Amino acid sequence: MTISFEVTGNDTRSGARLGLLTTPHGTIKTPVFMPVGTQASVKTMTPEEVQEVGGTMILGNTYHLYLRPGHEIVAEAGGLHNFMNWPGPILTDSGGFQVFSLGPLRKITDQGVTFRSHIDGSEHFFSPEKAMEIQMALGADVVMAFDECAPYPCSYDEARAATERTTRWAERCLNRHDRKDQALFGIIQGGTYRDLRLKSASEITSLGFPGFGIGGLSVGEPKPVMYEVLDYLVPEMPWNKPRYLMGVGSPDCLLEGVSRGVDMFDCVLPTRIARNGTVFTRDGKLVVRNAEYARDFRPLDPDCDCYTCKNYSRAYIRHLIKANEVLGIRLTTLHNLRFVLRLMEDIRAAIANGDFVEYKDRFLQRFNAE
Ligand SMILES: Nc1ccc2nc(N)nc(O)c2c1
Ligand SMILES: [Zn+2]
Repeated sequence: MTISFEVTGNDTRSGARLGLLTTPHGTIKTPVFMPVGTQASVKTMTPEEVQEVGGTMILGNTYHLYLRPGHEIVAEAGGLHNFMNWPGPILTDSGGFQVFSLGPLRKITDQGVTFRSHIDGSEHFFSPEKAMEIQMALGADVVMAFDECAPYPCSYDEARAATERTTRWAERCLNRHDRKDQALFGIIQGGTYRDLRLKSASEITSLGFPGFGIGGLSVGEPKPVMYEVLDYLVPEMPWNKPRYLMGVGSPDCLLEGVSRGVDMFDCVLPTRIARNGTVFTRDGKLVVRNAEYARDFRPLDPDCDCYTCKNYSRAYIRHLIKANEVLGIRLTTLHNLRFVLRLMEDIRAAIANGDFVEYKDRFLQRFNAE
């Protein structure tokens, strides 16, 4: 079996909805935030710790794992689940985006993309077919089509070319992908141009994919621009299939995305900012490495239920980070992951209780207050 998705409830005053995504590695609740494990590891965390803080489904990257250790080695290990000891569902991104955002040198033709490795500068070529072969070898439960993500900002013609190529590549991915226990999601592009977005949605959703990524957002555009695209795009997507907003996001973007009907999210932000000593709290971000916390013996967030907040103070964590003690970034990472995963738990409860709109307003009021 590949995947099945069921909408189990929806808010009457917003586009928010509850769902169940069933995969060969278990059923998870949506809306879901997927911690990013780019190189087959959610940085500094063991799989048990990721599960402990509420992680259910995680993300891996085709581009990175192809370059290192190589998808053949992951396949010989029995696939990504065995290799990294993650028992739950995994989604791999196709490499389309990473090639554009990471590869220092690249050439795009309708055949595919020539790029240089950010590791050793060696030259490589990805076609839609190659991206499928790599993902079939890695063995994730959900794999993404190979797309071309238009940069932001970009001209209408650039966005149109990338969107039309993404549709042609989507068809080639469907023709090549033949691993029956994997679900292949299409990706909708179109930049911030309404007609291109609706054209891409209509083309991609007519190809029979079981779920859809919303690509080309969270690429530097202002948040209101992203929300406006979602306002008119999500209603054009099938009600009964998962909507995955790629690369999003921060707590406010998660709430705004859920309220517009998005079911799946992934973002490096919580784990990335943790590694430079910035943590989420109910009252916004806190840069715990700052001197003002040297004698602050309170937890990072007094409202938080995580292991870090139960056992350590801001002063101690600041000390660890300043002293380059690895435990420091482990504690901030664990807290940030718990913060966003608990936010998703609270969001799902609020949708079920019918007070999502009030919950969202209350959370954002406090989180965005100076
Ligand atoms: N913001 C993002 C993040 C990841 C993406 N992955 C793919 N394949 N395509 C996009 O447009 C993305 C955008
Ligand atoms: Zn905490």
